[in-house]
Amino acid sequence: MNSYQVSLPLLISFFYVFYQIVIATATPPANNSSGYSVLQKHVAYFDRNHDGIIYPKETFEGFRALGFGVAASTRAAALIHAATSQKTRPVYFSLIFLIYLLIIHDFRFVASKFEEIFSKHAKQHANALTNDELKEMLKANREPRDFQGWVQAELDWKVLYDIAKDKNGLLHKDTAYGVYDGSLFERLEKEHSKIKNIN
Ligand code: HEM
Ligand SMILES: [Ca+2]
Repeated sequence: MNSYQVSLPLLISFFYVFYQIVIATATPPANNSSGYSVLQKHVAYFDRNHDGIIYPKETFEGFRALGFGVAASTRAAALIHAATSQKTRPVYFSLIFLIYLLIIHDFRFVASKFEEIFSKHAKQHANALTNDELKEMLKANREPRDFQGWVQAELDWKVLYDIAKDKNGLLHKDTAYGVYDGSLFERLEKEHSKIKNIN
């Protein structure tokens, strides 16, 4: 055995541990009072151990805490990590399937676009969407040829509608806003029973 074979994995391990420490101790940029941007808060709910990295297991646990069943939580964790991980990995050699809160900072929540969703598409009720109006909104906002974007947005908004609609089937603007800053998740976790047994 030559020494090169022994030392390369060792070197990689050291490098990786060093890198994890850098990521874990990096301070999130101060965008608002608590230091996280709006979309970071959306994702931070799922960072159960507050180390700045979302592991698939944590997403699974977050969904379970919201009341989703084991099958739905597994599916959601697999899908979300497969779709989001690549966009949030800070450097090429980061582990796949992890989501890094630090990078989510670069994802913009555009308040005017959010307002527009309701001002344009909430026709029957002020500041609240029916299921049909939601579908219209998603159709109207499709970017040509961005198929992954379509699927992603439809999934996100459908799940949001399912967990956040009121008893008349309306998705209210202020409730929907809560998904972006994570406050909706915290409220639902407390209520817990609302979406129990979705599988
Ligand atoms: C019940 C759970 C969840 C719901 C209802 C939800 C809902 C949403 C909605 C409605 C959007 C805006 C989509 C759009 O208008 O294009 C969004 C964006 C986003 N979500 Fe979630 N989400 C959930 C869980 C998660 C989890 C677990 C993660 C990651 C760990 C995540 C990461 C993101 C990211 C990074 C964006 C921004 C995407 C972009 O701008 O490309 N979400 N989510
Ligand atoms: Ca974590």
